[in-house]
Amino acid sequence: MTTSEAVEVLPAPDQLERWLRSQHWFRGRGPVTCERATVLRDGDPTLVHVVLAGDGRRYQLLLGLRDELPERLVHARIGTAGDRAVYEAVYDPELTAALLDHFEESAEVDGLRFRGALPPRYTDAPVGRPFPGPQRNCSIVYGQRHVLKFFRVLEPGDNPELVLHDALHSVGDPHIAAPQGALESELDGVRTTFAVLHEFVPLGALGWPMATASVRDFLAGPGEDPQAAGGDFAAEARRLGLAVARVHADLRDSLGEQTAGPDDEVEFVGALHRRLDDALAWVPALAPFEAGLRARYDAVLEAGEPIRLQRVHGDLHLGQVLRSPHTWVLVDFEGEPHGGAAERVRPRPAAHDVATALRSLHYAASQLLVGADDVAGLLPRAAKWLARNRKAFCDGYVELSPEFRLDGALLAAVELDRAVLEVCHEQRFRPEWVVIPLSAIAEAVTGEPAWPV
Ligand SMILES: Nc1ncnc2c1ncn2[C@@H]1O[C@H](COP(=O)(O)OP(=O)(O)O)[C@@H](O)[C@H]1O
Ligand SMILES: O=P(O)(O)O[C@H]1O[C@H](CO)[C@@H](O[C@H]2O[C@H](CO)[C@@H](O)[C@H](O)[C@H]2O)[C@H](O)[C@H]1O
Repeated sequence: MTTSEAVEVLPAPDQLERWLRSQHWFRGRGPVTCERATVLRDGDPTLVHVVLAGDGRRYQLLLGLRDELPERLVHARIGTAGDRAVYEAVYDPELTAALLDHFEESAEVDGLRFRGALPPRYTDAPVGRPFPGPQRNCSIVYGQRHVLKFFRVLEPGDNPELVLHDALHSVGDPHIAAPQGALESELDGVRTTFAVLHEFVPLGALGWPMATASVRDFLAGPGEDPQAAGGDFAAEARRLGLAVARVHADLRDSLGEQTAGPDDEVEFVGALHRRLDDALAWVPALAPFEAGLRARYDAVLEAGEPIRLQRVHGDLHLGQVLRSPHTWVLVDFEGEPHGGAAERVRPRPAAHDVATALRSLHYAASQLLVGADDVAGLLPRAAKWLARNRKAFCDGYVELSPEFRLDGALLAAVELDRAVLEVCHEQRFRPEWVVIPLSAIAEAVTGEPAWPV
């Protein structure tokens, strides 16, 4: 598309930049340029796929254009191109329908390939609406049938979300949403995943609200035994452990595993230390725990246990697991979010996902303590909830993977590494929650319950 053609479909530069800077996923600071704009549906409304470049990153947008913007789309307005209104296309069911049509037809438009494996369409076409909850990318939900997720930030190559879903699907893993297609194109001459299409998991409940409702129920009641509380979560935690172990085994079967050599082990532990260096520079509250953390990292090398490496989920927490009526389903396999594209595809110990899931149970147990009046009274019971659910998750995991070392130096170190990353994440986005991962680090290092009372 020539510059003059792009001008006809893009909002004025100042309008576009103002809108971009109001988006939580946009991290660019310098000027933004349009790398390509592809008309996916002509007429009124028009659908345009846009790749923008700025500050060394690529962003993907879906724009709608209309001669007149109806009231119901005013909230999605970005600006104007000529005398047409430009808005976010995901809010317009006429345009989201056009995307699904492209998948059904396995269309290719100017190098954008809609690779679809959709079941035959029912008589009623599902309406595509933006996913309402918090998210990093941009997902469109089609009725109770499909989820189409556009990655906001594009990086050249196959996205792990696609690679891991395809691998797990190929061995019949029951704990994923079945892959139904992908939008691909070339970026820097490399085949790149722009979007993934998955089966919608109907009637799914997210793990985070389930677990935190259980904690709330236990803490609100008079009892001292989480097992006796009505909202006990332990059976679910055990099933989740089983599901994660199955996903790990299926990833080993489909994509292989390897034993880390001595150099890899040194590098692995070195990376833990480097992340701590960065975190210490950013969060001084970590300083009292530095020596203890480093000792636990070095214990991995001293233990001399072989480290097996494989592809893992990478960011497994209770907000990434959906309880369907049948089983737990893991979503969002984009990989370790802290770091670049290379970090996301790096084989890791299975302990990585076990550690992040255990950290998430600690978060669930602790979040009601933040700002609570009666921390001293709540703390021992939150600890009981955590101990029970941690054990249940681990029991489930080792039931399927009995060789996994729950008491090894590796799991302890990886859990602490995740907590260090969490401290940085919270410091930046939710400072009042820093206390959650910090208390876990303090307790691991000092051996004492460490919530500030
Ligand atoms: N296949 C699916 N079926 C039903 N809901 C889903 C599915 N995939 C994702 N979700 C829901 O969408 C939310 C966001 O999905 P996710 O892949 O984590 O997107 P993001 O990367 O934008 O955060 C999830 O927390 C989950 O509630
Ligand atoms: O946005 P993502 O889902 O990729 O994950 C990032 O944000 C998460 C939420 O802030 C963050 O998770 C942390 O908080 C969760 C509770 O909100 C808790 O369950 C997780 O254990 C904890 O790590 C995640 O670390 C970050 O990568």
